[in-house]
Amino acid sequence: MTGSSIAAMENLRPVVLSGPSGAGKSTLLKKLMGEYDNVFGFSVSHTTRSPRAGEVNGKHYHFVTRDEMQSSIDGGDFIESAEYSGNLYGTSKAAVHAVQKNNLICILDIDMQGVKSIKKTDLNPIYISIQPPTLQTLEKRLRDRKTETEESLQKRLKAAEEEIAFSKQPDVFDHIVINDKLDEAYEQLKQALMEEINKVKNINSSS
Ligand SMILES: Nc1ncnc2c1ncn2[C@@H]1O[C@H](COP(=O)(O)OP(=O)(O)OP(=O)(O)O)[C@@H](O)[C@H]1O
Ligand SMILES: Nc1nc2c(ncn2[C@@H]2O[C@H](COP(=O)(O)O)[C@@H](O)[C@H]2O)c(=O)[nH]1
Repeated sequence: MTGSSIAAMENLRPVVLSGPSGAGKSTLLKKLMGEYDNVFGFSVSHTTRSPRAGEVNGKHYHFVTRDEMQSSIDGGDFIESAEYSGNLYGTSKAAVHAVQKNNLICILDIDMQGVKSIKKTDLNPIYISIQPPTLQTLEKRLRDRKTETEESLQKRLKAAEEEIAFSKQPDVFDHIVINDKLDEAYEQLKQALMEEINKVKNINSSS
């Protein structure tokens, strides 16, 4: 590894993906990580919500109790944390470090409160908002996903209205991707990330 390639790695900017629950962040992320092996690493958040079918502890989230999470937050282990739809979510320093130490582009999937908190840090990510074409489409996607009770669905839809309004504020997001047709949204996401993807390709080709 040359000195210049090490320097290049240090310049890899993390990526924040945000937007309403059900907009398609995880779907787009899965596609991205599937196409670009060894380029991106997911920052595994902590949450107090229960795992959904198919979710793996330590891969999709670190599933913890509220007491465990609160004491880690109080102990200064988190870059940001937020209460969302009745549960705690947060990005630990260790989660981001685990990705960055492997010289991968670190991806954070966080809500708007997390975006506001990250803006106060020196992480310097690229901020990308994933938005649904309409609230009606969002509701249909969330209902079809069958992960929510009626109560949590309503909480998520209410939060979605705030997330949509937040994304329209100037200078919050570097890119806004409307996830209507998945393939088109994916192409837009890739374009937004191409500079960082190319940095990793350059690092790999010079090492
Ligand atoms: N472009 C699309 N067209 C149709 N359905 C889609 C599209 N994108 C995602 N979906 C579907 O919508 C649902 C919500 O997507 P996904 O779980 O990726 O959202 P999310 O933003 O990650 O939500 P959350 O924040 O709750 O984790 C999923 O069932 C997914 O298969
Ligand atoms: N502020 C944070 N928000 C997070 C984090 N991890 C996930 N999220 C956001 O929570 C909602 C709901 O997620 P779900 O998996 O229960 O559907 C969604 O908007 C995520 O982006 C986090 O570490 N910090």
